[in-house]
Amino acid sequence: MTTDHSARDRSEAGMTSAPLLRVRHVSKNFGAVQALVDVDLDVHAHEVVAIVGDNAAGKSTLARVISGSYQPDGGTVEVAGENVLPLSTKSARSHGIATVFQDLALADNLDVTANIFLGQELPSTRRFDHGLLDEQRMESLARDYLRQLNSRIASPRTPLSQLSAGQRQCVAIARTLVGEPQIIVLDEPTSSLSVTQTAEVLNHISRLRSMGLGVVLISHSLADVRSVADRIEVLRHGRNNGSFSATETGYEDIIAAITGAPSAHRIPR
Ligand SMILES: Nc1ncnc2c1ncn2[C@@H]1O[C@H](COP(=O)(O)OP(=O)(O)OP(=O)(O)O)[C@@H](O)[C@H]1O
Repeated sequence: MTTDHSARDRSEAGMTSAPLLRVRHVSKNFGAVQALVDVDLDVHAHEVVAIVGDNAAGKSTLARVISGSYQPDGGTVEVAGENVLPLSTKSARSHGIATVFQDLALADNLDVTANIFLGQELPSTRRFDHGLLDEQRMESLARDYLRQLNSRIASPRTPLSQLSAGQRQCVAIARTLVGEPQIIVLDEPTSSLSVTQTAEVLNHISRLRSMGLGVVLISHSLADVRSVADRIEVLRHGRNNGSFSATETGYEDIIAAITGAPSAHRIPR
């Protein structure tokens, strides 16, 4: 992972590249409910793409299709040009897609390192350590992940129970880094955080971008997405309803797309 141009820089310099994640014509029905209809999404390396929309617009369903929890009824999902469907949550990881869902799935009785490696522990490679874990290596990697994310967590051995909600979000994000992913999907990472905690988590998201990852950010907060995202994709009634530059678009245009009013600043597909 290298520090390179952010998508904001690339866009300003007129540079383009093939998307890391390419979703095309994805549909998903739940009985008579059309949760996603013909949805497209591109995410590049070094890019944060926010998915916004009203309640029931299809944001979480799209996140779940990308993360392998839902099978789409139609369409394609490609990572680095390779078709990855059908996806399971396990195969998504092996294709470099890692997701942080809203429940975080952390264990309060464990410390930060144990949470980061929960279910993906590193076994010891020492000769007579059969069945033991490589605690030193896991702690050292956990420390690295926290540093890369610019975390303010004092130690990788801090018990989870001592962390704020924002720091817990950081642990959940750090956990996605274990498999060296290419794409991170974050479902409402700031939804229940204070202003200070939100700023910390937005900083972690910026760090993911500077590490070269592609980030899909599902959010209800236009302030958050405008401060951290490169592009904003609006879903409305399960369909694409506008693609906006986060730096050049005002609230009114994005709200118009969310609510269905016409707008002058959409990026043509
Ligand atoms: N497992 C499911 N079974 C049946 N219907 C579902 C299921 N998941 C989502 N839906 C429906 O699909 C539509 C899109 O839901 P989704 O949760 O993706 O929207 P959302 O944009 O994430 O909304 P919110 O912001 O309220 O979380 C809704 O009508 C929802 O009721």
